[in-house]
Amino acid sequence: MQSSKDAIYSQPQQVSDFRFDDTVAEVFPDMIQRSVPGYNTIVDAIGQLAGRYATNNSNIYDLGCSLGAVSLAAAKYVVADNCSIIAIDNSEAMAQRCARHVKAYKANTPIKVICDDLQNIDIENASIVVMNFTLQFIEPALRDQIIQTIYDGLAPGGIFILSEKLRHVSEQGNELLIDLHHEFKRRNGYSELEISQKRESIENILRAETFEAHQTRLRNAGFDDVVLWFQCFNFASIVAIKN
Ligand SMILES: C[S@@+](CC[C@H](N)C(=O)[O-])C[C@H]1O[C@@H](n2cnc3c(N)ncnc32)[C@H](O)[C@@H]1O
Ligand SMILES: O=C(O)C(=O)C[C@]1(C(=O)O)C=C[C@@H](O)C=C1
Repeated sequence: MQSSKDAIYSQPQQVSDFRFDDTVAEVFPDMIQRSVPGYNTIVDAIGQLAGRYATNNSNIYDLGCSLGAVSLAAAKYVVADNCSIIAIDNSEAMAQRCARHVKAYKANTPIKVICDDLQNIDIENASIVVMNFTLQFIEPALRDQIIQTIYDGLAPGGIFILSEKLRHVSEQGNELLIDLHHEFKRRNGYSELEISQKRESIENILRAETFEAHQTRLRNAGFDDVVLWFQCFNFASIVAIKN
């Protein structure tokens, strides 16, 4: 995906809360690749998991799809017959661009893009549900219900892939992971000002939880297995399996 360079926080400014608006959507591929360690690896591996777990005549949900990277990766790898990929985002700026990307891509598995809050979507007959760095932006009080709805909508043998920025349980460990992440951003060309202003803008918007909190919620919803399959610094991806 072509992308303009992210310079949103390069000048001193009155920092406001982070939003997935037009300005962010325009630079999103550059922003996420320079901000999330392992982003490309995660997206490609989600595509592979989709290839492995998609069953004939089932649905695959990409909740908080942004520009559609996960949906396109799934479409690339799925070989099962008669599957549908449903990509949802409540940001118009993201959903419109996503629809354009999807249209330009010739896939055997169709991708339907919906601009709506993911809580309004019925999850049904699903073999795979993905939230790739989306749950972290949702009000913590709403998270249990969302995960329960996903579990209930998955067919037996289905999987839920959850990628999140994590908070480490201990203060010391947490600070270490944050430091390593900031160093990753510096090496990707972000200045101290960009790093600190972005941090301020996501402070009240991205509420990270510990791996243990995610594991407990997934178990409580009914998932039989919770597998941490990727972690780099404070960014992780989990596969939860429904037997
Ligand atoms: C970090 S981005 C996700 C990146 C994307 N999954 C990828 O792999 O490239 C988070 C996305 O979640 C969307 N989002 C946040 N809350 C949402 C909600 N309640 N319903 C639908 N989408 C939501 C945002 O608009 C944003 O596009
Ligand atoms: O930039 C950061 O520090 C982040 O936490 C990364 C993160 C994310 O995890 O989603 C935050 C907001 C943007 O969507 C891109 C990346």
